[in-house]
Amino acid sequence: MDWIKLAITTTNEASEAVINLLLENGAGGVQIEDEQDLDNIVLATYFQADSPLNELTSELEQKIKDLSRFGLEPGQAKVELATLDDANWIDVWKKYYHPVRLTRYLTIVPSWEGYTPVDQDEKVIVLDPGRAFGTGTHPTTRLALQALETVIRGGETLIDVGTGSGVLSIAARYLGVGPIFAYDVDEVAVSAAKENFELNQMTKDIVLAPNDLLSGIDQKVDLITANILAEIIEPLIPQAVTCLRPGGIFITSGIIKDKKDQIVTKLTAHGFVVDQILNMKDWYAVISHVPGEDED
Ligand SMILES: C[S@@+](CC[C@H](N)C(=O)[O-])C[C@H]1O[C@@H](n2cnc3c(N)ncnc32)[C@H](O)[C@@H]1O
Repeated sequence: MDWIKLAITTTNEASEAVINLLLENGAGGVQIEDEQDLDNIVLATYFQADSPLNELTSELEQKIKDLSRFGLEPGQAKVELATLDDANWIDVWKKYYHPVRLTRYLTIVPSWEGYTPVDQDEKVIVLDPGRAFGTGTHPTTRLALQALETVIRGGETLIDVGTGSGVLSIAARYLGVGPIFAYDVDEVAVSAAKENFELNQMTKDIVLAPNDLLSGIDQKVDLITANILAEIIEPLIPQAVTCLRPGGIFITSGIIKDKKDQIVTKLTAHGFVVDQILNMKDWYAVISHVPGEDED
């Protein structure tokens, strides 16, 4: 099958929202192709050659420009078509996506590549993101993985909101987390996560289901992760309080610089204690917790 490449120029700030838009509109995976500066990021993605590309290109340009209504600066919002002779998606994807050692313990390996761990403590996450977000290399995912590595002691229960490719749940399990509940509003993400749980032989004690944030969820856990845009984290905060045990930890990532203070204020207003703020480029993650029963 032939694929057509689209090159999208936007800003670092809007990049995560643009990636989500592309995936929602049928893109077969997205990667950052060029990062000249924070205002000029080029994302590359691929659509099947029989997609209605002229309509799609102008529709995408409009949707990217409309991100300004959500407080995100879209920059040039330019969508360009590039012909990709006889290339197919897997070959293109392979060119960009290789094993990457993300943290002290976590390495991500595309499912089509072989890899031998160099360290005996290294945990190898085998991943085929398919059309879901979460190759592990986006700063928001990296920050969430770093936060997981910081807080996990072993045996915790976890809810992963917006699981995408399932990368955070898989990492958490490798780091010793017990029962996991992974949710995503997007069915494409749910099926990608299912495949990735199987690839990592992690089907036991993992509940995976489509769900909008934590609506209708009444279990109480030790740990919640959510790597979603700040606009979506805001309504999640009051829900997260009710799903965490006393002392439970909430890891939120996907927060662009301008929204960090807003999220910290909302977390505090809902009774969370902010423990740590992590930063990479323009992105922030916040580790907070619900006070324990014997905490002052
Ligand atoms: C930035 S991706 C994160 C994927 C993965 N957890 C990671 O860290 O790489 C955000 C994910 O949240 C999902 N999402 C967006 N809105 C949601 C909602 N209201 N409820 C549940 N999931 C949602 C998207 O479908 C997407 O898979």
